[in-house]
Amino acid sequence: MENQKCNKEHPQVVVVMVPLPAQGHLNQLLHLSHLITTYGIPVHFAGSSTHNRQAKLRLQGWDTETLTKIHFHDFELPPYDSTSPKIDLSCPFPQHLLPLFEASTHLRDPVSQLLQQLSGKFDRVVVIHDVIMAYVVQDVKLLPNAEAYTFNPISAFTTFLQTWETIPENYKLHFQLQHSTTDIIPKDILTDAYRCMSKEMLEFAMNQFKLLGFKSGWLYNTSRVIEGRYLQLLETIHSTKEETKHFALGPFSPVVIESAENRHHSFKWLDEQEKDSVIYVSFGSTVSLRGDQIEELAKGLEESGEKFIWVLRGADPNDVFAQGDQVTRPHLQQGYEERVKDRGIVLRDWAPQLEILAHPSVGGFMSHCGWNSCMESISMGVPIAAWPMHSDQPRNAILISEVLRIGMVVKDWARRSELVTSSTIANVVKALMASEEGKEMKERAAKLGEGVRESVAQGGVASLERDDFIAYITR
Ligand SMILES: O=c1ccn([C@@H]2O[C@H](COP(=O)(O)OP(=O)(O)O[C@H]3O[C@H](CO)[C@@H](O)[C@H](O)[C@H]3O)[C@@H](O)[C@H]2O)c(=O)[nH]1
Repeated sequence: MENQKCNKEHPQVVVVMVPLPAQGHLNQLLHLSHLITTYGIPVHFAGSSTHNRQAKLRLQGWDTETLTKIHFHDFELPPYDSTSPKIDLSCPFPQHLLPLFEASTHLRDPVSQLLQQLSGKFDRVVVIHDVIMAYVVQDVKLLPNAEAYTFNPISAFTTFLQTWETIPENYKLHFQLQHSTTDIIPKDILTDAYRCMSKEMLEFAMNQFKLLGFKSGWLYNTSRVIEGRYLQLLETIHSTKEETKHFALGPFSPVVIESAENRHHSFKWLDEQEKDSVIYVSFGSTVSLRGDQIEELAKGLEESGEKFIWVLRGADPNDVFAQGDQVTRPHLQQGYEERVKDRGIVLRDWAPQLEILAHPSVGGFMSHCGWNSCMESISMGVPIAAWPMHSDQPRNAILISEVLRIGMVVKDWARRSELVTSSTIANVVKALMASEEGKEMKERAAKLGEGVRESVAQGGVASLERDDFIAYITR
């Protein structure tokens, strides 16, 4: 149903989404598109044809009214190097995606043309672009009735730490005294968290950051219920530089709508398990584990004696549909799945993660701490066994384990080049699922999840902030 806040007297506004073509980023803007259409505002989703195709697959089950309001623009990318994901234990950064990201900069011309067309038809064109797609949307600056909002796909906590690193020491001290931040900045902020990117990838990202400065505002897929303090700090830091609005609109997809006829086969098994008895294990879409690490994980899950549901897939290639679905699906030792079948199941295709996390039998999540996974787990009140792999994940793991205290660490970032043994894995799983400490984490996670779900219900803080954002862009 259309949100009543968008009234007829408002100027005619259109939103143009410019996502980064990678699962963890694109999916978020797809959900944000859905959210914005509920206010009656049309959304144009501008992306590569291949990745839009991937996005459309995720729309199955969405209501038809939403679908008619999202207009997909499928632009062709020039050919780019489709290397396979590499497996690297100490630095599993998805380096293979760089050629795709570079190719995406060619979207600038078609996106500019689209903006120009829409600028002639609507009173205002509102562009929402991924933080590392800044180059593509530069021509917004040429249009009198267009404005751009930068979408930050990671946590406010990690973004704040990134910003904090760039601040001169003397100002840091001043800031800490003024804003009493000494107790909320972790002692070890993992300054090397992003170091495992290649020079080229780092350069690509930095070049995009240099092109920001649209000044309209920042959008976050987070909630003030989870990271209000860090959002506030970001607002304070930015306000000393420029007038920029910050909107925390997330979580974009915390409510699960299960369609009975399309239920995934794993739910039959989950339905038979006791409440909170299953740990869900998945490492997102960008990481391939090495064979020996997969073996240790398999043994560890078995040794833990706990129930589990494990998504065992390699990283997404940089072009999922170029030559068929080429995600690797590693094999396990013969007989393993049969041996554990009463206690665990292994999935090799795309799993309905949010729905799995929402299932009452799921009481824990072993995760790489990609921001989507963190948000989904928090929204569903599920505590996390944090096994960060790259980029923002090590810092998200600190947020989960030290700040929110709703999880424990499987693998410390400082020991990232070491293989994690089966006994370490078994111990963490047992601790999360069956210890007093794990129980306390579960209680905190459940309470936080409840708060987050309340925040998106009518009148909740997130819901009001969404209304504010819509009111602002339709001002
Ligand atoms: O079988 C699967 C696997 C994944 N997912 C979904 O895919 C998304 C995965 O996102 P995320 O947990 O953030 O992991 P990545 O795919 O690794 O995300 C990349 O993008 C994120 C947002 O920028 C960053 O936080 C991560 O570090 C980066 O690796 C989530 O919504 C999952 O629910 C499924 O639904 N089924």
